[in-house]
Amino acid sequence: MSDTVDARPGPLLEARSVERSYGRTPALREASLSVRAGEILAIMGPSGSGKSTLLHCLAGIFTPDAGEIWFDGRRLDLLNDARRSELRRTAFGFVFQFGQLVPELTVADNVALPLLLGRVGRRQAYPRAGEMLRRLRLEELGERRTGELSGGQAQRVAIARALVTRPKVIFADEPTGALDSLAGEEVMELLVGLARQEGTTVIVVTHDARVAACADREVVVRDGRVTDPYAGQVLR
Ligand SMILES: Nc1ncnc2c1ncn2[C@@H]1O[C@H](COP(=O)(O)OP(=O)(O)OP(=O)(O)O)[C@@H](O)[C@H]1O
Repeated sequence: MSDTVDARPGPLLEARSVERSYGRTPALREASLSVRAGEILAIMGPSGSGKSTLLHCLAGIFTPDAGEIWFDGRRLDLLNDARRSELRRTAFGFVFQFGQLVPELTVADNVALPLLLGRVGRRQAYPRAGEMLRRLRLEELGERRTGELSGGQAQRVAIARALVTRPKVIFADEPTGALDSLAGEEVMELLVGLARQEGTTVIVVTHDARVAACADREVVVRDGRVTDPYAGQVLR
């Protein structure tokens, strides 16, 4: 295979030799990873191996102690807090294990919220939220408060909220971890199906081999190190 020309697009997001510790506990050691535009990548590995820390570094939530994070040709780790927050709001979407919706607000409000925070007017934000809810088969639930939803419904709302701004990358940390297997499968099918339609890159941390099977590729984190054959190998 070494003499074949690699015609796939270059990396959209990369970690290069990233180190990160919590006090004296090292969580990442020279972790390198390369994700292409439109790729759906599963990050697997034992509990405590550094998966969530890696995801947080890639998303610009944590800054690495050493190493580099590159996003779309720019050093993400060198941006100041305000620029990183703006990038997270405009280019990234997040889905966590427990939806992290605002329970007092309705489903429609929760999905419109990222648009409203991005200064999209209500008259545009709510129809866009409604369209996303329709695509996630949630249109009947728009007026419900999110505190009244089942776990699977709440995760579908979290996906709608993550996708409504049309981000380049979705970061998902154990998105099915709190669901039974049927609800988990439905959530992953919807997330992956919509991401493929939109060309969205997805990075999903999971313990679940069935979730990883929905991805294009998986990498394993062990003891803060990543096995990624593509890391650092793609020429710009
Ligand atoms: N806030 C923190 N303070 C101190 N140590 C932490 C903190 N968060 C994580 N760690 C440690 O860093 C290491 C990596 O943790 P991380 O949460 O990234 O692993 P993980 O692979 O996502 O684990 P899990 O699958 O159990 O969620 C572990 O040794 C963990 O104990």
